[in-house]
Amino acid sequence: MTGKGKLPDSAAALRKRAEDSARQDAAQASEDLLPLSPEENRRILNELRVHQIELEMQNEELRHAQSELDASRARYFSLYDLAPVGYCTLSEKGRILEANLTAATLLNVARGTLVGQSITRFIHKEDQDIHYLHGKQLFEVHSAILQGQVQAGIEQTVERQAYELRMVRNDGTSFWAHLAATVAQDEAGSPVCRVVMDDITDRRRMEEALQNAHDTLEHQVEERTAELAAAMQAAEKGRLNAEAALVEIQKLKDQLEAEKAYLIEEIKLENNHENIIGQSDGIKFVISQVEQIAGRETTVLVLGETGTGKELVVRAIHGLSLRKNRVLAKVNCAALHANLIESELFGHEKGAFTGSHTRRLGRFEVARGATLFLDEIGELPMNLQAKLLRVLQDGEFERLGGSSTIKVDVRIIAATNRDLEEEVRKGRFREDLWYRLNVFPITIPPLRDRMEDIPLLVDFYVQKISKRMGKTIEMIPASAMRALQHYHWPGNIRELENVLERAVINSSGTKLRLADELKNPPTGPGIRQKTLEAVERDHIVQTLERTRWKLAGKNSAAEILGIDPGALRARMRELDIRKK
Ligand SMILES: Nc1ncnc2c1ncn2[C@@H]1O[C@H](COP(=O)(O)OP(=O)(O)OP(=O)(O)O)[C@@H](O)[C@H]1O
Repeated sequence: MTGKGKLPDSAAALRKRAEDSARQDAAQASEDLLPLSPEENRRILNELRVHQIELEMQNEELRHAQSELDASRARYFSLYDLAPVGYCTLSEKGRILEANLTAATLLNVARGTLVGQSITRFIHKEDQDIHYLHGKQLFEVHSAILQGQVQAGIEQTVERQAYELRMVRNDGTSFWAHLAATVAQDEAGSPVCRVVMDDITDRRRMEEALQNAHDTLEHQVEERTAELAAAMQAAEKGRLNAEAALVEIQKLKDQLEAEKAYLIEEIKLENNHENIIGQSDGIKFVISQVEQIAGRETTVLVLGETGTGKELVVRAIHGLSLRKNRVLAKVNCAALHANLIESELFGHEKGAFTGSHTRRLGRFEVARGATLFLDEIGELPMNLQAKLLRVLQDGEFERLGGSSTIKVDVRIIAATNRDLEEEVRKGRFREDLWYRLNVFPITIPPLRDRMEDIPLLVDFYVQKISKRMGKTIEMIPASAMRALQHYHWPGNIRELENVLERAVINSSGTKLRLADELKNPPTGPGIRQKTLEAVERDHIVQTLERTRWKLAGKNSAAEILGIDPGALRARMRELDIRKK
């Protein structure tokens, strides 16, 4: 024994025993046997030593294996005991043969008292069937397989059943457990059931909470779906209502369109030159002039007393012109204060004068490419006459307060009840402008010079007015017609219209009854003849006094005289009529 280190005590004892035995054997041999040669002795001794060493080594390995086995068993038992799940072994009858510490802890019972008890004691009453059925099936299948395997020469098999049930602890409280059971055979060959037991209460709670949440959600979804369906139904109803409303709107729109077309037609009729009623030579000549000039681009000057139909003629010219689809812009030069006319005609820049907060286009710009009607042109202040002349000559002007020159293409039609030639002579109207405007004059004769037109005009207006008032006038007495034809009509057709309006109001039946006593100014030998201007002046003053100097509006002097309030003011200025 050299170089092998120190042997353990038991090995040393063995060797001693072997040496003693060898010595005895040698002593015996020396007595019994023939003496061996020294060489033979040495060989045998060596062999003995080798055997002895081999035995000692085998011995050592066995001891080592034994201690490893002990350690491994200890490890296994601690793993078995402290495993995170409970283990127990049951007999076929359900008796607990063995259990780890975790199982005992789960069931809240000392491990020692657990062994020998029936597992059913720890299973909730309502769930015992579950356990029984699984266990039964497990053993039956196991035995069936075992038989088959025995026949087939197979030695081992594993049948597994997994199920969940409520278990009851020693203290009566319960918990949800997941059981995984297998059947095996014990050392004696009897079938035993090995059960792995896990507390799944938390998982079950979560599942239950999840299920509840799911149920609540489903309930909510059902409720919302019902609400949505109701809302959709309401929306559908709303849509149908909206569609019905749309149809109604479309119907109204169509009706409005039709009414609009009708009104346009009416307006057209009202302003159509065909509505220039009259068969006198004077009016026929005016109509022929209108037709002759309308299609040209020439400037037109319409002359005539107040109320003779100058505006009617202007509209007829525009309506027959190439510009008929564009606007007919109008400026009444008498209706505005002299300061305002300039801005009205030419527009102004922002800040051009106090109060001009924004830029404003004048009528010349509005009428670009169209027609501009300058009514009462005789009232245009001198300084503006020059500016107007420039537009007529060059088509150019500047906005008030502006420096850039604006070019426009505008057709001018002017009208006045003044004798412009006379105004030029008196120095109140620029001669050059007069020439520019007087390219194509149309003079409308006063009504008193075309009395033959009166019956036609009376018929036309009585029908028109009575229709508007919802009355029916079928008869115009000859006396009334005579009176109308013998009146001198200073307010011309506008005055005639007013007289007829009052007559229609005054008529209760179908017969026209004049409301006014139509009085002509006295004429004849011995009576000093007044000038027309003096007659007009008297008439205006009388009317003003009758209306208490009410110039505009209902029952005003302008209304009675049948002229524009602006024209009345202008005429008052000319005739120097002032309230005393
Ligand atoms: N020939 C006519 N046929 C039918 N109605 C006419 C005729 N002439 C004029 N009228 C009517 O008389 C009224 C006055 O006409 P209009 O305004 O055209 O006259 P005016 O000469 O421009 O008047 P003013 O000089 O006061 O501005 C209008 O209602 C117009 O329709």
